Amino acid sequence: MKLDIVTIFPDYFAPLDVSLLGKARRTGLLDVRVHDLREWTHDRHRTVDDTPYGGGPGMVMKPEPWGEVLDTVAPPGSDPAPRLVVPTPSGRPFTQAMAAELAAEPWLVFACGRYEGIDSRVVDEARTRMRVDEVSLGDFVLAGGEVAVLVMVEAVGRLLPGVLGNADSVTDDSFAPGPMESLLEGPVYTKPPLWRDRPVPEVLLSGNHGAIARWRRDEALRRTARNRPDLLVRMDPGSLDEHDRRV
Ligand SMILES: NC(=S)c1ccno1
Repeated sequence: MKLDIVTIFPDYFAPLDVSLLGKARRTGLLDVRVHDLREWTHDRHRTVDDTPYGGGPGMVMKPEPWGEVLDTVAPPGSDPAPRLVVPTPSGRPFTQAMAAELAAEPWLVFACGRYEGIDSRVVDEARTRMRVDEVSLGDFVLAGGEVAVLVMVEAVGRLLPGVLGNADSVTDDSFAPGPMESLLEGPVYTKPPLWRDRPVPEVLLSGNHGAIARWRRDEALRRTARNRPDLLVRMDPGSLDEHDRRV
């Protein structure tokens, strides 16, 4: 997968050289290129923002540098065209399902807005030649899109075949497509079997895989009911068996 990231703070993406994503880059699973938007400015001050039309606080990112960097990074007529992802509080919710969808794309371009955002004509113009997703990580506001892009790149990158040591790790994730789609993962344990007088649940030491799977689903249902009852409301009733309903 090819990833292009456009930002005025390229150093934010140093973390993409470490851990799983760093290895994915080194092994060629992930081709990440970070572009400094200011390289597409033409004035002495390398200006990327200006005051908002209609008044109001803060500054808006100018369309010209964005138009030029997107023309360079994703030239008109590119086939396939990339998918442009723009993190913004006013976007569609970013979910595990969207991460899986993006992980199937050959080429993603991430646009990191700053200040009050990017002149809206940039997205409008980009839509004429590529799919554009304005995406929100949650109902909060960051100083810019860089941290959100780091989160999305990790969520997408870990789903790429070969990135995680054990491909099965993703199937049991909270929100993973399938039985976990509307469930939170339950508690996990490792050695020692007793720690500060706290034992590991007996069933996990039993070797009874059926009972272990049942216990894990029960705990997932309990945690979901406690922390995210809204997910249970959305669940397909047909996906709950008689035992589930009694948990
Ligand atoms: N909530 C998101 S994704 C965001 C981007 C910039 N500020 O907040």
